[in-house]
Amino acid sequence: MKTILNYQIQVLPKLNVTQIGWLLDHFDPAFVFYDWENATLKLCLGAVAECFPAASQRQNQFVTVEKWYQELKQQLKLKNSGPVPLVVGSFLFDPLQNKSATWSKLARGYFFLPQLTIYQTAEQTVAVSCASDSVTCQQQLLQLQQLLGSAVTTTESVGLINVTETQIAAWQRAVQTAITAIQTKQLEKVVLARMITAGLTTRLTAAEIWQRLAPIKQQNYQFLLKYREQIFISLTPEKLVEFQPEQIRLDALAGTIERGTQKEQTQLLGQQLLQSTKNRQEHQIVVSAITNRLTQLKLAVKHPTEPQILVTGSVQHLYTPITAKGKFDPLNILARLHPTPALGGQPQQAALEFIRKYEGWERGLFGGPTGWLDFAGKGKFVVAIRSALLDGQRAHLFAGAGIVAASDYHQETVETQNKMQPMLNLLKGKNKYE
Ligand SMILES: C=C(O[C@H]1C=CC=C(C(=O)O)[C@@H]1O)C(=O)O
Repeated sequence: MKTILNYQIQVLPKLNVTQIGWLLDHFDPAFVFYDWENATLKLCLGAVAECFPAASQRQNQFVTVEKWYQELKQQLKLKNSGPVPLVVGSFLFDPLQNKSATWSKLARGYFFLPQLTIYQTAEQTVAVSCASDSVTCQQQLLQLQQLLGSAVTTTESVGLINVTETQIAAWQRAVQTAITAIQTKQLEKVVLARMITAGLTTRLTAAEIWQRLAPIKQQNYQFLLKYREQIFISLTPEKLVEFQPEQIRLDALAGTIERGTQKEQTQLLGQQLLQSTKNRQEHQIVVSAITNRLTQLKLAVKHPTEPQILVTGSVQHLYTPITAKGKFDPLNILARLHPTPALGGQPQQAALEFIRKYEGWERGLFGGPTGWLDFAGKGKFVVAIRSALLDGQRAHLFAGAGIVAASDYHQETVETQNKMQPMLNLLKGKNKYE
C-alpha cells in the first residue's frame, strides 16, 4: 500500500538566534539556510525520509535524489496554497574521488525530508510539520512549542590549536603542474583547493556555531547541516541555481582579488579586477560553460555582456547574473551544471580527473551543490565553498582557486588564504565581520 504523507501549518512568533541554535542542538539531522538575497531563513529539523545521493557509485547522485524525490512527491497530499514541505541537503563534489576518513558520516552526501520546516521572513514565521499521520504532525508542533519555550543560550569559549596543512607544498606543486598542463593545452582551466585542519580546545555545538555564523552580514549565503554530529557549514557567495516556475537564475562567479580596508581602496581593487586579462579569462570560461550547458537543454539564456563586481567579507569577485527560461527538470539541471568551471574546470571531465589525481584529499561536500527543493516548482542550490567540516574537536577548512595559464602559485596561495579567513575568524570567535 502506498504511504501517504500529511502536513500541517502553524504560525509562530519570530525566532531569535538563541531559539534557532537550541532547535539545531535538539534535532539530528538539522539544517538551516539563510538566503541573503531575500532575507529568508529555512530551518529544517528531524527526518521523515532520508536519501544518500552517492550511496552507490553505479548511479549518478542526481538520479538517486530524483527517484527519491519523485516517490515522495507521489506520497504527499499537496494543498493548494500556503507553505509546503521541502527536501534539503548536500551533494558530494565528486563521488568518484578516493574516500578518506574525513567525511565519515557525510561521505555519501545527505538529503532529508524534514519533520519540521520553519520558514522565517521579515513578515512572518511559519512551521510546516510533516508525517505519515495527522496525530504525529500535531505532536511535532507541540514538541516544537515546548522546545521554543525552554531555549537558553549556550556559549563556549573555544580556542584554536594545531592549525595544520600537511599538503601545502604538494598543493603548490599541483598548481604548477596545472599551469603546465594548461600551457600545453591539455586543459583550459582547473580549480584546485586546499584543506587545512584545526584542533579546537572544545567541541563546538551547532547552536554555538550558528550564533557565530548568523551575525555575519555580507553578500553570503549561510548554511549549517548537521548529520550524526558531523556539522558542515558554509559562508558562500555563490548561487549555483535558483528554480522558479519556468525560469532559473544562476551566478557565474570566478575571478578574485582581495578587498581593501577602506571603501575607496576596495573600489580601486575592483577596477583592477575588471581590467585583469587573467581574471576575465577565468570568468569567461564559467559564463560560456553555463550558457552552453543550458542552451543544450533548449533553455533561452540571457546575461549582461560585461561582468560586475561582487564584494564579500574577505575578497571580491567578477560576477555575471544569468537567467534562463523554458521547461526543465531541476535535478537534471543540477546534473548538467555541476561542477561548473568555477569549481571543476574546463573541459569538465579532464579537470575532474586532474583534481582526482593531483589534489590529494577528498573534497566530500566541499564545492558540492547544497540547498532545497520544494514540491511546488521552487528551489535553490548554492555551491558549498568557503566551508568547514566540524567533527568533535576537529575542524577542516576548505577553499580553492581557479588556475589558468597566467596563474601564479604565490598569488593563488594568498587568494585561498583570504577565502578561508572568515571561517578561521569564526572558529577563533572573532566578531568583526562587517
Ligand atoms: C573555489 C572557490 O571559489 C570559486 C568561486 C569564486 C571565485 C573563484 C576564483 O576566482 O578562483 C573560484 O572559482 C572557493 O572559494 O573555494
